[in-house]
Amino acid sequence: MKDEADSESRGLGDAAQPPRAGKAGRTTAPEGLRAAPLPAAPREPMEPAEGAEEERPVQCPVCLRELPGADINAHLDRCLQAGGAEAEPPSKRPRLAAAPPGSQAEGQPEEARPAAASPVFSLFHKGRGGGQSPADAGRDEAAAPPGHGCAAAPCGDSLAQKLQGKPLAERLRPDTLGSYVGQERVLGAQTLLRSLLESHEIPSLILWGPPGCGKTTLAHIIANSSKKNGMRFVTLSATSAKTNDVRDVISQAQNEKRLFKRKTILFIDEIHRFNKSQQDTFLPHVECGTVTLIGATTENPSFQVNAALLSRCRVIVLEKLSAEAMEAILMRAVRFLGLQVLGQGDQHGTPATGSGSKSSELPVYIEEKALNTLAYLCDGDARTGLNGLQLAVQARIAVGRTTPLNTTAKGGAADGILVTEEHVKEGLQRSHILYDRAGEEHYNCISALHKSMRGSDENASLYWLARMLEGGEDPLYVARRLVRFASEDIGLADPLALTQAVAAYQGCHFIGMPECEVILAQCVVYFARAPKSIEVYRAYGNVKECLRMHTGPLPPVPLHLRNAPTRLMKNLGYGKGYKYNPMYKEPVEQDYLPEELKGTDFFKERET
Ligand SMILES: Nc1ncnc2c1ncn2[C@@H]1O[C@H](COP(=O)(O)OP(=O)(O)OP(=O)(O)O)[C@@H](O)[C@H]1O
Repeated sequence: MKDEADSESRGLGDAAQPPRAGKAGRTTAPEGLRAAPLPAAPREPMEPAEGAEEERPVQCPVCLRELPGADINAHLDRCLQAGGAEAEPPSKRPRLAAAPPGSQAEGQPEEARPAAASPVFSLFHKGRGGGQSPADAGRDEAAAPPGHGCAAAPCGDSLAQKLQGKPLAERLRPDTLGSYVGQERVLGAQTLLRSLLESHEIPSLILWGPPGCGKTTLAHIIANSSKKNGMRFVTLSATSAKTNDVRDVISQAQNEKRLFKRKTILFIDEIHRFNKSQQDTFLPHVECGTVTLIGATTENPSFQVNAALLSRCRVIVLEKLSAEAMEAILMRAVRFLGLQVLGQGDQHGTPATGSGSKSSELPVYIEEKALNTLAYLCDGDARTGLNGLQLAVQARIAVGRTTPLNTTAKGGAADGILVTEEHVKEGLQRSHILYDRAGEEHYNCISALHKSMRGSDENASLYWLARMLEGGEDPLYVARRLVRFASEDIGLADPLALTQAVAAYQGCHFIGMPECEVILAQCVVYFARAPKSIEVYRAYGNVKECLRMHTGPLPPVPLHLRNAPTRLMKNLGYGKGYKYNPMYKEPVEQDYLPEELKGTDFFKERET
């Protein structure tokens, strides 16, 4: 899950730190403040080794202490973070969080650690099924040609190498707006957001959209371009960051702004996971421009983001990627992997696309139909689509079964590995139970769950619940249905059911998947076992029907039921004759329905 992937991420990523020197692991101070010996003019080949320079004492331009050249940059970072009052020895104060005990980084000098346990994340380690070491990520990032997307595997690598390690979706994350597919409505040529991004005027933004539609990717692109323009880009994940982490980031941003006039962009993934008071922490700083906030959320920000914060941000609504956009993303992956596409017409014939992998490997073909199906089934979630493709290809290579193919274009028969529609469906099922979250399957499964609970079949209820959750359904969608069920089907037979459902909804909201699955399971079983009553549901339906069938003007509210706050209203007879029930010992004879509906019983079953 994403939470776990995130918690594996390193601390201050490239994006979060001041620019780095060429040497891995050493942080450097911003240009204006770096001490003289380090950014020296390009060195002649015969110049003394770098270490000699690093021995020389250098004065810290912030606190004016003298330190060995080798320590100055690490010291300067700490000094800035401490608001110019850095007084502790370097080893005592971690940047934001210490490496976990026993981790590889423990015992290394602070500035050389990847800070794996820090809750401040690099953008580049996100994603389900991540599993890549922070150190690797740093290398990949450095090695990647901008906008290319083949971050960890140069295109000359074999197919097996390209499929190893980092998930395909991560490798192919676009770096530039040019390679960002779809989302024309908000990022098309003439849109405001595009012109703002192109002119590097980044407003505070909330990116709202379904999983895998490109929220993090857009933030990644903004990070790239803002770093080139001298801005800082810091990433926090709301799933693990604490209020103190936010405060650290803010204080660093204040120092950067005060000392270097350098702007900070703060990206908060899953911002809806921050509670209101955490969101309040950065409100004043967004307002006064210390930080530009970019939040990403899959939840409706009107409910999940502090209203005051929301009013200071532009909400960008990203949509599910269309099947065409998905096809474009998949084709990019196909080219990257060097697969060859078999067109519809030439079943086992002309390869339509693909540059081919290393010549020693068997060529891998994929049916065009398989790509179309994948583009459709991943339901606008590019991560799911790319993971599905990766798994299907990996599985075929692992099986190693070759298919004789008529390579008619080359005028002969050859062997190759063929990935078919069935294989990609299988690939999808492994990573993501085949479940169309937008289409019929979504409605079929929720209907089956509803009916199973109504029929008090606890086994079937749990089964349909799991089908949906394992298939990637939004737990809050299921929770909303449970709230409905509590009133519609259980009603007054067990009024506590509604409390259970609302509590389940809130529980899911607080902790998210996968932990919230048990909350839903508990509620579903409670509902399957609960007594059922549709009395209120039906009676209310009867009232609605009565209103719908009424012809002519609706009857007026009887005068005795009206409130009479003014003398004029009293004079008009409002409230006249009303019997205030608590004043009577016996039940009161009084009409509450309009005259023409007198005696109507909505609770009596109606013929429809
Ligand atoms: N618009 C896009 N153009 C090209 N590739 C995309 C696009 N959107 C997503 N992708 C691909 O899908 C992967 C996942 O996308 P991303 O992490 O941006 O999704 P997200 O909206 O942040 O999802 P989540 O809410 O689940 O975090 C990316 O690594 C990238 O390879």
